[in-house]
Amino acid sequence: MTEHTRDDVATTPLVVAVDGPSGSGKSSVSKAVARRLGAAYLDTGAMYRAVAWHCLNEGVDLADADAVAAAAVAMELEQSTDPDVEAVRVGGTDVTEAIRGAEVTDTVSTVAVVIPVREELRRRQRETIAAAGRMVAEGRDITTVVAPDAHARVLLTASEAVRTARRSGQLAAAGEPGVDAGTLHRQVAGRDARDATVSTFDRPAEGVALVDSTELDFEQTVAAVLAAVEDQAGTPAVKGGRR
Ligand SMILES: Nc1ncnc2c1ncn2[C@@H]1O[C@H](COP(=O)(O)OP(=O)(O)OP(=O)(O)O)[C@@H](O)[C@H]1O
Ligand SMILES: Nc1ccn([C@H]2C[C@H](O)[C@@H](COP(=O)(O)O)O2)c(=O)n1
Repeated sequence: MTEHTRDDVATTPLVVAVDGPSGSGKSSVSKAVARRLGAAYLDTGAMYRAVAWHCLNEGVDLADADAVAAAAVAMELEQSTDPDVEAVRVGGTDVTEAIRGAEVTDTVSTVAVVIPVREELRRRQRETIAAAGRMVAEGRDITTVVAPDAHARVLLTASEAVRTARRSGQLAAAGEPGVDAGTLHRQVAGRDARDATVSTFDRPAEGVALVDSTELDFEQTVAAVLAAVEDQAGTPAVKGGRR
């Protein structure tokens, strides 16, 4: 792959859209790709998680779709788009860690399937992408709905068994072991099944490159996504990238 210095390309607009199921590596791989491309990074899953946290914090009835939608519209959200800084604030409260907790993870799909919530977050996502100029945005509907005209679009997948094993390793590394493999598998598959009722991320839409990381390690996966970006957008990887 051709390598250029960051200054060669830092001002060239570039939108990279990445979708995939839970545990496919979207966030970790997209952050690494953003660094290499000198681009900003948008974690759209964190936005849905922020809505779920906000509803739980405000005591919104999650069964009341109108109330959930109103909470999403009213939510004051600040989110880092630096791939090296994970920071999410709702109404001034730092929720960076709280949105990764079990309570939010268990309820996020309930808010993510409310169509007006999706419309509100998609509006914000498009604004953020347009303002950034160079950005890697990842989620479930970025390649298909949020940014179907992105310069490069990638669907990142891995087998369900590998995704479950990676999630298990991630929990253990975070000091949160204890969920048995069967339960974890049911959680991952269950969330994907609910999320799939409103987005298509089990197969690539036309023009979307498929990267299956089942047999790839992390660096190989990053390289495969960068190759797909170069192939579609003609954009070279940035030597050294942003740190
Ligand atoms: N190709 C790979 N090889 C090995 N491990 C990987 C690979 N890709 C990602 N991982 C690891 O798998 C775990 C899950 O990745 P990540 O959190 O990026 O997935 P995700 O798709 O964003 O998940 P979710 O949508 O549930 O938030 C992380 O620990 C990450 O480092
Ligand atoms: N564009 C998106 C992004 C995320 N979601 C849903 C799917 C998940 O249940 C939840 C959290 O996402 P994660 O942090 O696990 O990537 O948000 C969605 O529907 N559309």
